[in-house]
Amino acid sequence: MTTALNLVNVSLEYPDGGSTLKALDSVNLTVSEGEFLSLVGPSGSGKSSLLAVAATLIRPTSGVVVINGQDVAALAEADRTALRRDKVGIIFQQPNLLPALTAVEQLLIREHLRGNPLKEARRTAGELLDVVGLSGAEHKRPHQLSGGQRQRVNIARALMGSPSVLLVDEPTAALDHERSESVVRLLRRVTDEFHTATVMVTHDTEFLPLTDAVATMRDGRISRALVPSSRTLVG
Ligand SMILES: Nc1ncnc2c1ncn2[C@@H]1O[C@H](COP(=O)(O)OP(=O)(O)OP(=O)(O)O)[C@@H](O)[C@H]1O
Repeated sequence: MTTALNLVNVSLEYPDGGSTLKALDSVNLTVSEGEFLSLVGPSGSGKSSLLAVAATLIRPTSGVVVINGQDVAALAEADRTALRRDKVGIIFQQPNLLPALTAVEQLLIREHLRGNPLKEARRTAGELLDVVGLSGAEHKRPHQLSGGQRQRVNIARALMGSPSVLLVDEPTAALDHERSESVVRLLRRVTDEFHTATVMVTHDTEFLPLTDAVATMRDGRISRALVPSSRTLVG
């Protein structure tokens, strides 16, 4: 099983008055292609910080982040941006869709802004909307979609460009139980079909059995890992 995301001894400190606050404390984490890991833990334990470091949005104070075999710190800024764009899909709690754009346009906007030809991207976008169960809704704008459908557009958008790593921050926080379950099931299916290394921060413990492994954070440390399958190495 190929490792897609590897954090080695990663620490992150924020300035805190005259001293520092350790948001991540010597975190080790390995997630393989096709593996779905849940990340749980109390508020302030460092879950979002871990996602931000894994997404290459924040540089750790120390330690190594490897995505798809590439040591992120060794990359020049432009290469790091390209790695994030091409290899990392990020799904936040709120879909952050642009109100004026249709579902398919939400998926195409990045290609459009880059001036890339849209023919191929349009085909991919249509296929991805189909995967997430939105065929027929391609031309609807966010206000014409339900909360669950908007989150599905968000997931499809994150899959544009075939990321190796999918980082998902509380995708069900704004959804009712039924829609939450279907979104987590969709993330399970997407992980299986696209072989992404998926890390999902969640408070919904009832959906943990849909994932391969659970890592628990406390005070910046990954303190415990339940490993229902032998596919995950944490800690
Ligand atoms: N930009 C920042 N500057 C300073 N401290 C921060 C910053 N972001 C987070 N922190 C602190 O780092 C610690 C970890 O925060 P983080 O948001 O990663 O935790 P979390 O587990 O995601 O919490 P939640 O479940 O509430 O989102 C907390 O003590 C938080 O106050």
